[in-house]
Amino acid sequence: MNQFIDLEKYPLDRPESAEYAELVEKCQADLASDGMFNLPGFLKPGVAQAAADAAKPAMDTDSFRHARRHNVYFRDTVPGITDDHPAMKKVETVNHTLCADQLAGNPVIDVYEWAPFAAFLAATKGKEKLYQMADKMACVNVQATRDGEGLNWHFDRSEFTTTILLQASQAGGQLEFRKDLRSADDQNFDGVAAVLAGEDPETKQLMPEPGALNVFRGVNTPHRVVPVEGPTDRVIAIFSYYERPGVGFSAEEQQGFYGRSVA
Ligand SMILES: O=C(O)CCC(=O)C(=O)O
Ligand SMILES: [Fe+2]
Repeated sequence: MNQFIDLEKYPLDRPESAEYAELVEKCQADLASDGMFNLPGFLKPGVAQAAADAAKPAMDTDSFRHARRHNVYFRDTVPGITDDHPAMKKVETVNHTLCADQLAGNPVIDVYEWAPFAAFLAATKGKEKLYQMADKMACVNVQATRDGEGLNWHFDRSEFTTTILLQASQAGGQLEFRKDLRSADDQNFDGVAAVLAGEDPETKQLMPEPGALNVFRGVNTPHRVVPVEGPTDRVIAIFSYYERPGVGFSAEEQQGFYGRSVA
């Protein structure tokens, strides 16, 4: 794994070491204070671009172009709010997805399947263990976002999103977010409306670097990818693990997310 992950800087292969304990502690502290942690240079120099290049032919010909209008909740009705409330405003998302079964031989698959990576993520997220998905499509996705496209405002349905940027766009492509806008007992619909209107001064942006590992707690933090500008695609790998083994999407879910199914 040393050829892909910088194990000198991030000793995932030495879970008993003091350096590992320090790293996990730092990630946990960043998650608590910022709602995310970011490890620049997680992949060795050149690996992220090599992974983006390896994915490019299939991306150009076989990726699923997902274009849809949705609100931050991905739901048509939400209890406690009328359908015409400004928090229910629909926005447009466009991107292009390759699934794990289209990424054979890509380093992102090696990283996903390397058990110490899942163990490290579990430790940082305060989980006992995280399991790979039993889903040949969903476990790892590589998403390309092109000139004028973006993943629009949403709350994540899972607690954490784990990504590594493989290729940055020339402009745009920042992760924009408003930390802890809602909580379990306060939906803060007016706050959601303010973020959508671009009127929340606490909204921040992170420009991820290629090769950086990013773990983001997006369940109460609305976020989007700022529309990409220019001829270079933004390309990102997204890794999915679950707290129980054997999780997979149904054929209908695969069809909805990817336009085809192997379940
Ligand atoms: O592409 C990104 O940086 C964020 C991805 C994201 O928000 C998601 O997959 O839910
Ligand atoms: Fe998200």
